[in-house]
Amino acid sequence: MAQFKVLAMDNVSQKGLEPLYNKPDIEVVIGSKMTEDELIAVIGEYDAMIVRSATKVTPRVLENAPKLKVVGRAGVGVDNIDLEASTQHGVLVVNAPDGNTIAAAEHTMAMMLALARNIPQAVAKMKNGVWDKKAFLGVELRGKTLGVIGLGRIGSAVARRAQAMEMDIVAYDPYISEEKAESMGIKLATLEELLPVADFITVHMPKTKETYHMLDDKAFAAMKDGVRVINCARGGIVDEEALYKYMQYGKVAGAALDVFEKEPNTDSPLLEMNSFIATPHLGASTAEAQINVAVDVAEEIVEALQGKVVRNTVNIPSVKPEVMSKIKPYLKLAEKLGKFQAQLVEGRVNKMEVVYNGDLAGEDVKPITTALVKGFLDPILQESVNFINAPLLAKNRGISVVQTVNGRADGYASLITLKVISDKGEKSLSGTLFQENEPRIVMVDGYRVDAVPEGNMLYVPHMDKPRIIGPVGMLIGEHQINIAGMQVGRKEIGGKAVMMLSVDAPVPEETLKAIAEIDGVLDVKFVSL
Ligand SMILES: NC(=O)c1ccc[n+]([C@@H]2O[C@H](COP(=O)([O-])OP(=O)(O)OC[C@H]3O[C@@H](n4cnc5c(N)ncnc54)[C@H](O)[C@@H]3O)[C@@H](O)[C@H]2O)c1
Ligand SMILES: O=C(O)CC[C@@H](O)C(=O)O
Repeated sequence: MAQFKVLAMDNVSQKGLEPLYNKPDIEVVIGSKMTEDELIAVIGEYDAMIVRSATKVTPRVLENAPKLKVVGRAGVGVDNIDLEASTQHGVLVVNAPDGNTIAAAEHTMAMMLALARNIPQAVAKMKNGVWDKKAFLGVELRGKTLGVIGLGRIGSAVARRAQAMEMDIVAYDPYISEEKAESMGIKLATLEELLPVADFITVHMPKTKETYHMLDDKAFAAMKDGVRVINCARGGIVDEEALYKYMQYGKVAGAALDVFEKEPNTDSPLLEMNSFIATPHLGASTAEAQINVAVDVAEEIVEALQGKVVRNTVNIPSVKPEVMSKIKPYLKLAEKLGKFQAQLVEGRVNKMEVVYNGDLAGEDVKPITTALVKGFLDPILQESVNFINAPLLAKNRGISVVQTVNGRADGYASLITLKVISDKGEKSLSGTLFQENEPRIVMVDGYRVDAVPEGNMLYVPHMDKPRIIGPVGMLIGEHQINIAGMQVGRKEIGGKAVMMLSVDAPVPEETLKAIAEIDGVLDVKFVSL
């Protein structure tokens, strides 16, 4: 009998599973579509599972999976896997972020060409027996400007292909260095600069708080008349209602969506518009990409089952158990510190400096630094960043990571300080563990605080004077948002101070603006951890 059993779900490419079939101690079972209860009934037998996006790896599934050691996502997005519950159950989650880059880039090019030459509409007419030569006057790509929003793996692969078609590329990606863009022969711009000059706009970022509805009413209003828009990234980056409105006006000459805010989607009003084309989330659906992602994930599962260091671990780093037991509590703190800083910092970041003080000085702190970098890149790159590639991704973005170890910890058993340096200045954040495993932020920009880095938080630097704390609380209360905790730190009476609030729900944009207008408030940042 094989030592390990692997359940492969969601029609994952069987050809790609060869690395598993080649191992005598591994048995692979191909599963068919199951409800959560059906999966719960069988998952107890398995050591590993492979999924695409259909199977949901929920906390209930994980609770009923005592043998499960690793879940592999054949693809990038891990939104169908509960990462927190996986970590709690000690289950490693791995993905395959590179295997479908070319497929998604080529699909984007196919969408752009189909839009430019009305190919789907012409095919539909011919199939209805109509030879209509007049209705489909297209446009050429040569000499047109392509606006690429998100210049990561897929965005840059699209840019390279569009350059070959003699398009001019203008890109918006606040997390890519000028040098990196220049090396690709691409001019970086702000979103405000890109929108009015682009003839075609294509988006290639993850769906985050920042990118959700990035192409909204205001953005469409700023675009060039006759623009054509493509989304082969994630549904929701393009506001579908606003797109519909601007297509009706005729300002948007055509749009192509591979992804929708709600999927599956066959009843969008957009589908009734002649200049709208769509595919059902096919970006990664090529034979090659499906084999690539299955091979990558199958190899990672073999590595994980053999107890080796795994390439693309999404939730916990793959390190030796004896090291892990010492540093594990700090990994959560480090990720939170990184994530917090990512939402505070402004401008193009060029350096992350991590300083370790106290007991940690004697440990192998490299995985903790990686966790900080991963946390920092997470709000920007989401599924693409993992414990293995985080340092390389930072380097590729022109961010240098420096780690220093120092004996003294100024009253704390151990202290981690993350300084982030950007072209707009420096931000510093320190954290520690209370009771050995409770993360706390204890210093922000040199001000002492004591805040639990969790959930929804507000960071409000202000002048130390009356009538600030009350009005901030009132404005939040007016939106029926409960304040769970508040901390104020100052260095001297009447000088600069900082306020950290934990709130029970996200604070709306208009409340943040109203807080920023209170006399004496210097800035306000909403942080989601
Ligand atoms: N349609 C499909 O089937 C399919 C297939 C693969 C990937 N995808 C999706 O495509 C997208 C891009 O994937 P990738 O592999 O290139 O990811 P990536 O992580 O390599 O690149 C994402 C880029 O977006 C940038 N970015 C983040 N926030 C931004 C913001 N606010 N404004 C502008 N840029 C921002 C990042 O700096 C990064 O360069 C992801 O959403 C991924 O899930 C879709
Ligand atoms: O597996 C798929 O088809 C989804 C592909 C893509 O959206 C991903 O996240 O990798």
